[in-house]
Amino acid sequence: MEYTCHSEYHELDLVLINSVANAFVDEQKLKNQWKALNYLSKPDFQKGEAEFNVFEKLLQSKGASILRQPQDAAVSIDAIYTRDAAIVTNFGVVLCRMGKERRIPEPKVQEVVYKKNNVSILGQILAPGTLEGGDVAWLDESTLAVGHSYRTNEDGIKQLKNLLAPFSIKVLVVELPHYKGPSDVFHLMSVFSPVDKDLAVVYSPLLPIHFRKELLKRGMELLEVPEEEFNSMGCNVLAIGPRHCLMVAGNDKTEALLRNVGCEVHTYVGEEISVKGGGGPTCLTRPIRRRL
Ligand SMILES: NC(=O)NCCC[C@H](N)C(=O)O
Repeated sequence: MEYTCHSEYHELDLVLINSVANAFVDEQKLKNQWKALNYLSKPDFQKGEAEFNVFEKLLQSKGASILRQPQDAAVSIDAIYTRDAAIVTNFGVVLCRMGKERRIPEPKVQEVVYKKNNVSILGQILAPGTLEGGDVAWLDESTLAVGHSYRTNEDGIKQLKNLLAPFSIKVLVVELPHYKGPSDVFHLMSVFSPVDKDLAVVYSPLLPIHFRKELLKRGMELLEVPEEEFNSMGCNVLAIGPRHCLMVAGNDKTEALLRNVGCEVHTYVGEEISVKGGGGPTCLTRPIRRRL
């Protein structure tokens, strides 16, 4: 069996998650933090746990192994969104430096998990650089798209390029728009979710023209998320295999678009763990390895 880290859609083999129990910890932590972290409203701990259990079972349905982030007092409830603290490559993990200040302790917690599980580390983004995993997506084995956003700055991108330079990886910078400004969460993967070699879910009103053209040039079919499903995370779709998708329930039009092109779609209720904190299934997971 061959594996790759350079894919967003091959069969998921190993993934890092952080449970509600470990990230939200209890009602009190949620009460103390949700407003300052810009959540839409306070997630309910118990409902969140139930949602996460369903989500985790779906993740495992293709046989993926799970690594778990331990509880750590230094991190906030945002640590449930494991994708953002690291980037994976075939040459090792790049630990991020978070653009959202309250998330800065997260990569250190993940580093311990990677070391304990023999996942090698390629490097780390250092200040003044910032880079978050939600801004980074593989387009093919040798092309990594990186959103330049309020979370990912020029220095962070430069450091990532330097780390990848010895391996002939092309880093394609995608200039993201201001949208709702620095306090909002807006990553590349807020508007782009690849679900197969030649298929992606996109929200074109916020997709930079040159990037949209690049996707089309590559022969990608683009499924357009309708405006009314953007805030409910319709554009954030996780592939656990080619055309095998996990998404937040309630995005019926996007779900129908996916089914129409032959995707198998599983949904989870994600009010507490996704919608309120602005993090869909790609944000709740840090895929580490996929099966070719
Ligand atoms: N990759 C993602 O889009 N992650 C979502 C992170 C949501 C979290 N509340 C944050 O503001 O960072």
